[in-house]
Amino acid sequence: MRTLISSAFVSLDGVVEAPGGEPGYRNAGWTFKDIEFVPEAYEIKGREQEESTAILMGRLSYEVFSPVWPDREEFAHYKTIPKYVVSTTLTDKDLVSNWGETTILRSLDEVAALKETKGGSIIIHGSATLNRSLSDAGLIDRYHLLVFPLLLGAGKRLFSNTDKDAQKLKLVEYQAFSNGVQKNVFDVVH
Ligand SMILES: NC(=O)C1=CN([C@@H]2O[C@H](COP(=O)(O)OP(=O)(O)OC[C@H]3O[C@@H](n4cnc5c(N)ncnc54)[C@H](OP(=O)(O)O)[C@@H]3O)[C@@H](O)[C@H]2O)C=CC1
Ligand SMILES: Nc1nc(O)c(N)c(N[C@@H]2O[C@H](COP(=O)(O)O)[C@@H](O)[C@H]2O)n1
Repeated sequence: MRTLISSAFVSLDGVVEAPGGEPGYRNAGWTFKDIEFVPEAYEIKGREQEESTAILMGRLSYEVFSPVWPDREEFAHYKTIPKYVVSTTLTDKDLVSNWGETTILRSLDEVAALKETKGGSIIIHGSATLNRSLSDAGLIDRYHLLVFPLLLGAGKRLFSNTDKDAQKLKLVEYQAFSNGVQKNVFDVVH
């Protein structure tokens, strides 16, 4: 089965919304505002890109990434691998034409079926709403979390507040950086 990796910048209180400065959120840009830039903290971003063989996104994250990432040199590998967008509303004509092969999935069952196909790891960035439902459905296998030393309060969260059994995680890689950011890589114990 293919491994599904959830990668996110996250505040200590679990918020993932608007890390890069999207307008309309009071703390937008929290990954770089008042946090010193430490290049080593982002090493995992390059590694996860090289190791991924497909990207999965929620529809709203697709609408954030697709106008920008196809032309960004730093995301060149992502341009070459298949992309999957989960949406009940998107149609093929809404997809951008310069980002390579993109498939719309209509449900979590279709994500589960994708995981059963041949291939390597699949990465999902942000996509808060989709992440929460994937996690609750037991479909995420690994987390790459860069945890920022911030309490952001309001905002979309990576994890749901569903009343459910505990999910155990195994810490497989970690590092703390001089700016207070912590890298935590967890395998989900299925
Ligand atoms: N911290 C980080 O590292 C990153 C954070 N982000 C942040 O994430 C946020 C985007 O996430 P969010 O707004 O939650 O949106 P998502 O990207 O999760 O997209 C939500 C949409 O995806 C579709 N979808 C989600 N779950 C399902 C499902 N189970 N079945 C069918 N369709 C589904 C729906 O589309 P439809 O309505 O078409 O049915 C839904 O409206 C932004 O605020 C962005 O800043 C983004 C990237 C990185
Ligand atoms: N989870 C995650 N991993 C990366 O490698 C990223 N570059 C991002 N970026 C976040 O997604 C939004 C748009 O990205 P760029 O600004 O184009 O990098 C934005 O919110 C970024 O913080 N996310």
